[in-house]
Order: sequence, then structure tokens, then C-alpha cells
Amino acid sequence: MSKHTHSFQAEVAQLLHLVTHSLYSNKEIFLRELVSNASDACDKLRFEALNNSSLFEDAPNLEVRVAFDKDAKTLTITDNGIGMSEGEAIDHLGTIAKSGTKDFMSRLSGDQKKDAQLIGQFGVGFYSGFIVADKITVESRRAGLKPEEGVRWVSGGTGDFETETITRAARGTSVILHLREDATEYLSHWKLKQIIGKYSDHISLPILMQKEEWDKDKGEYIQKDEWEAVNSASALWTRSKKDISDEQYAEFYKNLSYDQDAPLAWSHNRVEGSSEYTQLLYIPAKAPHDLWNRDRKAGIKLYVKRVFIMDEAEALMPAYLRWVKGVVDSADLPLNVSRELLQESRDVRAIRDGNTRRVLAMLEDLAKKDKPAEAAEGADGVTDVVSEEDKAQAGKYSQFYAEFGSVLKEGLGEDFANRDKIAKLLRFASTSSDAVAVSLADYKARMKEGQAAIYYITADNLAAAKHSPQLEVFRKKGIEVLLMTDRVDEWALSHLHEFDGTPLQSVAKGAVDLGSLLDEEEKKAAEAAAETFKPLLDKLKESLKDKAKDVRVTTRLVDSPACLVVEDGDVSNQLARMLKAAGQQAPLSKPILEVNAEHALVKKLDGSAHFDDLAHILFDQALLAEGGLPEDPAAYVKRVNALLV
Ligand SMILES: Nc1ncnc2c1ncn2[C@@H]1O[C@H](COP(=O)(O)OP(=O)(O)OP(=O)(O)O)[C@@H](O)[C@H]1O
Repeated sequence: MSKHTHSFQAEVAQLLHLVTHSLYSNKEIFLRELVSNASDACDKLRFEALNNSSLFEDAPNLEVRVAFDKDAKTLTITDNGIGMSEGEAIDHLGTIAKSGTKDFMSRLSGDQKKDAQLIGQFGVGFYSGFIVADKITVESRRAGLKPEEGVRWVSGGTGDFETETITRAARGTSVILHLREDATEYLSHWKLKQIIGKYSDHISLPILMQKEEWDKDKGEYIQKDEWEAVNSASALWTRSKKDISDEQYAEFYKNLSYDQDAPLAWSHNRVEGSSEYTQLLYIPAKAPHDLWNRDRKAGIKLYVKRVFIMDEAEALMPAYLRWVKGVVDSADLPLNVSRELLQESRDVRAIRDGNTRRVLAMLEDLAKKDKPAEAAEGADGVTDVVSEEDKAQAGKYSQFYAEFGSVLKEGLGEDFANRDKIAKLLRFASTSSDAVAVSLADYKARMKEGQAAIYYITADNLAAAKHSPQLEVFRKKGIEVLLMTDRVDEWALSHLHEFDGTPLQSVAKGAVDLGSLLDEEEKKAAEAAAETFKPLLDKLKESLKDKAKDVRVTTRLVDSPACLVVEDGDVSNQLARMLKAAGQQAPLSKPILEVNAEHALVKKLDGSAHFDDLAHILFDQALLAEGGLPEDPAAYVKRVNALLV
């Protein structure tokens, strides 16, 4: 048979040079690319055979075989897919037809370092074989052509390649890599199996390798004639939902997450539209130990057409949902997509938005079914029937929230578009419930007539929150206050100014304005107290000028003599203490001391010989009551003792 020599298209020669020189640090990807091509070839055959089943010839089972020959130093990837005619081999393996790669070529700068970074962002496909091979032989026969119409394509990866017509009985393609001296590590069953497991486990065709057996006499592994699949060949997410059992979903989750607990919920969807992808997302039952590490990568694995691309694709999930586990399989992204490119891609943004929406929808659903529904009989005598399935969901949201609620709150500051949805998912303890179970909607439904705001307080722990003097008037008036004890609350709540049209108001910030909840008499008494107390307040201000920004009379206290508040917009004392404990500089803003004109201690101040000491004690006690420490504890003790003896 006569051989023909062809020149590579100029761009191919250029690409080959780059591939061999720049992709060296990540050699093993060549196998992923070639297995992926083999799998594509099988997909193409399956597609063409829909109209022409004779293309299957006598081999209807599509498969990929990976074999190596230690003596010849060759590695061969064979598929029984569509194959290539001689003309196709010349066209497809000698030119670059893909627009993506052409675009890449046009962006080459000639600077090897920059170009090496660029190349990582584009699929290099077949040519990546030259990273490990100094010569590649491709033997192929297109499905439907006669055995004598096969082709052999040979190239050393430089300027040209040769083709000749051969006889090949088997349909499909063999890519034979003649390995370079420094790539003989791939002549290993174990190594190849490991790479296939890493990148190609979910290719839906079997990838076969010859079995190996230890030969005692020779002291080495011997290849047997028997072939076995080395991938699991089950891309679960590509199957139809109705064909997958709950057990299979749970099992897949375990493999994916190494988490022994069953997931709380999952969602499996095929999304079509401007961006086409499949998502299978799981909500774990338990938080990982490093949940709080914001650098922790997302638990999403990215596949492109069933080929594994990367673990922890953080661009596919916002940081506050970093605990979600799952798989995204895109039909649009290039195989060689890099993390950098992911950050910029429009397709990826669409996937990320879709994933976020899906997770929030799953949580909404769990939240709805959290409380065991009582079979409440309506006025019309009709009773809601609660399905067994819904009953099984009861309590799951509470479980989720206890584990992940704090991280979810980060979303208030991070994801403005979904802020309202996130707000609906929040749960808090309150003055009416020790359990962290009150939603903002529950709270609103219980608001008193005339109540203009959703009130909350932040503190280190539930006891401190509950006993805070700032709550006294609310308790007296029977107004519920949300008790927030998460470190992230103060920051998160600073991003949520209102819920469903009602403002959120910290009871430790600003002047308390209970508006129409105060009766006329109380209002008048407060105004009168402010007037009569003016001289006393001025004296207090003078005594405490280093500690307090202002001193004023308040209506928010009932039993306590005084409390500290900050102005709206200032960092609360609680947050300032937390920042200090974390070694950070807290913004300096002095608190405001509010005094209870009705309290005996405050009344005693007037004309007291110990005015200055009492003033400082009042301030320091207010600080102690909200979980702080006097700036000079020894001075505080001394002052109290002086009064005690
Ligand atoms: N095993 C194979 N069987 C049949 N055709 C193949 C095979 N491998 C490669 N080809 C042909 O060669 C072409 C070029 O392959 P190459 O890997 O460079 O690019 P691609 O597969 O189109 O893109 P990518 O690999 O980046 O997804 C393919 O489009 C296909 O037509």
C-alpha cells in the first residue's frame, strides 16, 4: 500500500509544540482526553445507528479498551465506535476545526509562559497524546466501510504525518502511543487504572483493561487474556429519576462525600436552556468539622459530558452554600476548562444561579414540612391528608438548621438577589421560645397591634440575651424579641433591614421608640422625667465623659437602673467585644448610658456625697449586665467595697 505524507495545518504544528512543552506538569490528562474521544466516537455510532442499525455490525456492545505493551513501550486506547475513513483521519487529525481552539490560537502571544497558561483553558484533545508519546499511530475503520478501507495515520508530532490504507477487521479506532523514555510510568496497570478511576469513572461505557496476575516464578505481574471493566460505568446522574431508587441516591452520596450519614435531601434535575447541564445536589445531615473555614472549597464535582473535570468547583456554588455536595455535568464547557476560566464563564454563572435556586428551593420545601402537620379539620369539615412522604420530612429542617443555619446567614450579606428567600429560611430563639424555631414570618404573625418593628437582641448566649436589661420594657408590654446568639448574627443582620415590609430593630441600638405601644400617660411621664432629670443627666455626663457618649433617661428599663446602647449604625458593644477577642481593632464608639428614672439607685444619685463613685458603678454594672467587663475591674471593686463598708 502506498503511503502519503501530509503537512499539518500551520496552527496544528504550533499547537503541538505548545502541548509538548507546556502541559508537562499535568501529563496524565492525555488519557482523559483520549478516553473521552473514544467515548464520543461510541456516542456518535450509537446516534448514527438509530437510523442504520447495520452500523453495529457484529459488535453491538460499545466499549473502550486500554492496553499496554512493556516491551514495545506502547499504550493503546481502542474503541469500537464510529471510526474514521482515510479522508476523515486526514481532516480531523491534521487540522483544527474547532472554533474554540482556533480562538485560542489567535490569542497566542508568542510568550511561552503566557501561552502555557492559556493552553490550560482550552481542550487540546487528541494532540495531548504527544505529551507522553514521541510517535502516535492511529489505526481506524469507519463503521459501514469495508475492512480493506481502513486507515493508518502516523506522526512524530512535528511538521507532518503519513497515512496509508490498511485492512482492519474491527470497526472503530486504536490510538497507539509510542511512549517517550520519560513516560514509561504509564506502562503500569495500577497507574492507568488509577487515572481512569480519577477522570473517567463515570464514562457510561465500560473501560476495559486486561487482568493481571502475580507470577511467583518470574516475580512480576503477568497480563491475562481476560478483560475487566476498571470504571464503574454508571453515571448515575445521567439516568432518569424514575430509574433510580432512594437507596441508589444515598449510596452515590456516600461515594461522593465519604460521609457515612445519609443525606437529608437531594435534588436531581436536567436543566435545558441557554446553558445545558445536569445537577444532582445533596444536603448533608451533619456539618463537617471545617465548616467555618470560608476558604473551604465547595463540595461540587464538575463533569463535562460525563468526563470528570475537577473536584471542589467553588465557582459553581456561592460560599454560603459551600456545604452542599453534588455533581454538575455540563454539556457546554470545554473539557480542559480551568478554575480561572470557570470564574469568568457565563455558562458557569448560569449554573451557579441554577444551583443556588435549587438548594434554596430544597430548603424551603424541608422548612414547610418541618413541623409534624396536625390533621387540622377546617371549618368546612374537610381534613388535610398528610402523605407518609411528607411525614417523613418532619424535623429535617430543624436538624439542618442546627448544623448549617449559621452559614446560611452569611448569604444575607453575600447573595443580595436571594436575600428575601434566605430571610424566610432563618430561625431564631425568642422571648417566647427557647428553641431556635421562630421564623420571621412566625414573629410577624404574632406582632402586637401598633408594633412597628421586628425587635431583636444579640448576645453571647441565650441566658445573657434573655436577662438583658434592654428587654425589660418589651417583657412588660408582652412584645416578643428575637434572641440572637450566633457570632455571625450581628454582621448578617446588618444586611437585613426589613422583612416583608417590616423593619428589623436591635433593642440595643438607638433610642427605643415603642411608638403607639406606649400609652399617653407613659409618654408624658417620660417627657417629664427627661425634663426634671436634666441637671442630673448633665452631672452624669460630666462624670462619665471618658466612658459614655451621652446619658439619657429611658423608658426601656423596668427593674434595672441603667443599660448601655449604641447609636443606630454603630457597631454594637457585643460585636466590638467579639472583634477585640479575635484580635481585631474594633471601631471606637462610646456607648450611650440610659438610666431608669424610676429606679431607687438613680434617685439616690441626686445630692449623694458619693455621686462620682455611684455614676461609675452605674456605668460598669450596665456593662457587666450585658456580658462586658469594666475597663478597670479593680477600680470598680474598690468603689463598690467603699460603699459596702
Ligand atoms: N477515537 C476516535 N474515533 C473517531 N474519531 C476520532 C477519535 N479521536 C478523534 N477523532 C476525531 O478527531 C477530531 C479531533 O479530535 P480532538 O480530540 O483533537 O478534538 P475534539 O474531540 O473535537 O475536541 P475535544 O477533545 O477538545 O473535546 C474529533 O472531533 C473526531 O472527529
